Amino acid sequence: MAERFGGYQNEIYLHGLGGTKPPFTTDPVRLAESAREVVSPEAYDYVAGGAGSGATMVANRAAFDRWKLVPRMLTDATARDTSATVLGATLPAPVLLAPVGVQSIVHQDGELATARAAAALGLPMILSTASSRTIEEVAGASGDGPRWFQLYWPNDSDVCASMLTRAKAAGYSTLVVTLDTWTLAWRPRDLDRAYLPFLKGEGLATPLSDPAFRALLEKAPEDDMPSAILRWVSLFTGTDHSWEHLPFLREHWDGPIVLKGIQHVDDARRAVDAGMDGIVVSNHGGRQVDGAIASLEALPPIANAVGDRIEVLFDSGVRTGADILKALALGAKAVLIGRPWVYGLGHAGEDGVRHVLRGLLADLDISLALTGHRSISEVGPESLHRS
Ligand SMILES: Cc1cc2nc3c(=O)[nH]c(=O)nc-3n(C[C@H](O)[C@H](O)[C@H](O)COP(=O)(O)O)c2cc1C
Ligand SMILES: CC(C)CC(=O)C(=O)O
Repeated sequence: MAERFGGYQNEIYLHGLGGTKPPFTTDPVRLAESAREVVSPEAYDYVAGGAGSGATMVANRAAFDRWKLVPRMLTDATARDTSATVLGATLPAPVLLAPVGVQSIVHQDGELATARAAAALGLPMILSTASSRTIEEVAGASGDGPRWFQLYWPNDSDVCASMLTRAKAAGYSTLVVTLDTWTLAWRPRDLDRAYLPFLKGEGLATPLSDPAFRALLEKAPEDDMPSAILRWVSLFTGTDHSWEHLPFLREHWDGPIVLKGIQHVDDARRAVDAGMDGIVVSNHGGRQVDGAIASLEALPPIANAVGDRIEVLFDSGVRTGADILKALALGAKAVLIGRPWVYGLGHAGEDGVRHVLRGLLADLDISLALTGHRSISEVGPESLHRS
């Protein structure tokens, strides 16, 4: 059950009476700009940037603006339930932390800070393969918190199986397989700076500590880091997987499997046919295909086509409580949040991630109430108007 009227809002308003002063902006629009002042220019551009002209990033936001919420009155929404069941687990809200690699570029504590903040709120953190701390270190930081593992599916079955075994042993419950980044997009902001975080060794903690990966190297990474980095980059970019290869993952993972990066209805159907447990309708926050369909535009036809046969998650462009309600109304079971909490991490580490996420959860709770809903399950197509 949610705190009455957005607990974090109360804490902030009651600052003068012993509450909380927000450590930085609560405004989702100003958040990105404020982060520019606290992280390095190349890290900022890497996080904030998108593919090509940035058209898909813009389209992601414009799609949210085309849908409006239609509030209902006198519904007695004083007591609300923001909880949601996702792949069999009950979450305090239909919100997960999207997989984000190389977090040490914005804060030295990187994924450890994020894991602690997510665990404190009971929200699942999806750990990226390209994390700057190992699978095991992050599991330690997240304690009893829910944790999922995101796979960049390497072109080597031993390395892949080894990483899945490690993730399972470290208590990650759900596997998210990202399909849309089998090679890196044309990203002008990073190209202009000739900046690729891996080449500084960032984001390689998990592969560099992996016995199967190390067995492929002539010299240990400690003795020849450039060769190890190049070997990893060659394994996880330019991969040639197809739908026929999914059974390999099923053989090596006994929990739920979710495919991330689905944008076409037929791919969603194929995921159902392949026996997958979930999909994330996502265009990677506009970071991969410039000119790709806005993620929110892709959602309704996919949700209609697959119905209840697979769990539909959503990301790309979610910034506010209202955005979450819109995605749920259009068929998503839950949303993944990317850049906003990364900016929070850059500002203030664990506290910064918590600040951003608590703000989002309070905004969701208040938006749910003011639109006349008492629970997440009441949000549906009738809550929306397309303008
Ligand atoms: C800096 C950064 C790094 C990312 N790294 C990964 C990653 O390692 N694996 C992955 O599947 N997605 C990655 N993503 C994509 C996110 O998981 C998510 O799809 C996207 O950020 C959602 O859009 P939003 O930022 O507009 O919320 C990354 C996104 C950003 C901004
Ligand atoms: C390729 C990555 C390691 C990170 C990523 O997915 C991204 O930068 O969008």
